[in-house]
Amino acid sequence: MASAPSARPVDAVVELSGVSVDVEGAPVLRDLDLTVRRGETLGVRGANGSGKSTLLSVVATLRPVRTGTGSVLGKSFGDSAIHDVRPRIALVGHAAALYQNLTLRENLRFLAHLTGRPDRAADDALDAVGLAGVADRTASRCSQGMLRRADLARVLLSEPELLLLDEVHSGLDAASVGLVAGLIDGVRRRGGASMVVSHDQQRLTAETDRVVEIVRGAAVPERCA
Ligand SMILES: Nc1ncnc2c1ncn2[C@@H]1O[C@H](COP(=O)(O)OP(=O)(O)OP(=O)(O)O)[C@@H](O)[C@H]1O
Repeated sequence: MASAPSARPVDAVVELSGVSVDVEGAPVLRDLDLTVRRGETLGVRGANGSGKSTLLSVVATLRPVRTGTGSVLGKSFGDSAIHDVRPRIALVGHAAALYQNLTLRENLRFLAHLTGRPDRAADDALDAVGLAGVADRTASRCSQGMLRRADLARVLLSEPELLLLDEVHSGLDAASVGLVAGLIDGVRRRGGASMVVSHDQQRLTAETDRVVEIVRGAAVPERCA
């Protein structure tokens, strides 16, 4: 007897079904369905306040859902071990996730130690994003662009299976934009997936396979590959 087809795509990195999320008691995401598969780069756009960052924080397992079901990297939201997937996810948000009173090198080496990598890997990541010359500068004394690059070095170092980029293009020079494209490509080649939130339609068109727009809390398909 032929086995019944699986209801869940086996290659789904992110799968959300009927997900509703409140922020501070107010509904933001409503009955949202979304699937992101291995090797895929999904663009996410939408008006200010529509819920794009909220969506990324849900996918990063940082915010609970009120109703609906979902899984990230094979772990369901209802599973008590859902947080185990966090080391496999990199979220690059509006502000760099760095300790302000440590140097860039100390920041990256700290992350390297946490993830069982040698100091050399941290130094190499800083080198790859063009920060070798300022590696010993305290984060609080770095420009916004340098901090953003250091955040990208953090992604290079951690080699995530799921990369979540929240408006990372703003304020980046051309070389840094190239770095972002390289990171997305690296994740794709490793069989992972990326979600890219941006207001820059050109960048979304250039760097993603398809785009959804967040409208009234739901994900509306906009462009397919
Ligand atoms: N800490 C908070 N307290 C209360 N409301 C919040 C908080 N963070 C976000 N919100 C609200 O949640 C909604 C969604 O915000 P979110 O940051 O996800 O939107 P966004 O689409 O990423 O916006 P933008 O394009 O402006 O970055 C907004 O109405 C916002 O006011």
